[in-house]
Amino acid sequence: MLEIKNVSKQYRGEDKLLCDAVSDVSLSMEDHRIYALVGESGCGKSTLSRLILGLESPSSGQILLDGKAISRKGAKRRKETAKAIQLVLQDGKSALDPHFTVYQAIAEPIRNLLHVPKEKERTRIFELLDRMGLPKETANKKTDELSGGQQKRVGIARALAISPRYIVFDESISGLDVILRKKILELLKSVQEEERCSYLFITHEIDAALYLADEIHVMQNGKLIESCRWNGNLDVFQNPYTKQLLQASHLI
Ligand SMILES: Nc1ncnc2c1ncn2[C@@H]1O[C@H](COP(=O)(O)OP(=O)(O)OP(=O)(O)O)[C@@H](O)[C@H]1O
Repeated sequence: MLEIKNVSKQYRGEDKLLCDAVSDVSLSMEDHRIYALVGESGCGKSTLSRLILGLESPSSGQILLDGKAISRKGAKRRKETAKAIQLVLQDGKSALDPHFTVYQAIAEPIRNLLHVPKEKERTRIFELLDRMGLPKETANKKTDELSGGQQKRVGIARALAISPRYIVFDESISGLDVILRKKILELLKSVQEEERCSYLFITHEIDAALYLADEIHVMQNGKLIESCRWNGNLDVFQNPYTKQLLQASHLI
């Protein structure tokens, strides 16, 4: 279980005053479920994802993995956190080292975190390429030779490589054309069922959250303003801001 307990994060702005990027957020994530965090730009979504990954520390509150505080202090704790929680960023290109081949890019987390025999590593990499709909030959290409959509698939394969329990997707489908976006969403849904991991899917696109998520959490100005189990019925959403997001997406 990944638990965010009354987490706040403050930053000092240019005017030297403290402002809340994340304010008293609580969210419990069980295994094998998809959680969506929806909100407009600047509402604190990326800050929360950095806190979950242990890249920054909360100003107050706690983030617990199986009851133990997430931390990047010390190599052992960093490894534990990385083994359990992986990240897929919005920009597939900048997330991948252009000097790496696709094979090396997917192998890197396996080598750093799992230390499995070479043959097992190879099997996993080709299994993931196949699962991502990428031909075998892609393995030898440099990551900067790929299209944006292919880079996105490699980024997902890389996150899945070590079979983490949680994957945080930070605006991972933004900027894709509508057909590719739909394909990636379908892929994410089927992969989650097969791999039995949990997702925290961070997005400003509420329709993507409705397609993918078991639970939807809406964030505004650093606060969670609505949380619900998604049952396919839009009436579950009560908050006027959520309704505004739905209206803007032409969903109601
Ligand atoms: N390192 C930082 N120093 C100062 N302020 C920050 C820092 N990181 C984020 N903020 C501020 O915190 C607030 C939330 O930012 P955050 O990037 O988490 O929002 P977001 O919802 O992810 O937005 P976007 O979708 O545009 O990335 C913003 O007002 C931002 O300016």
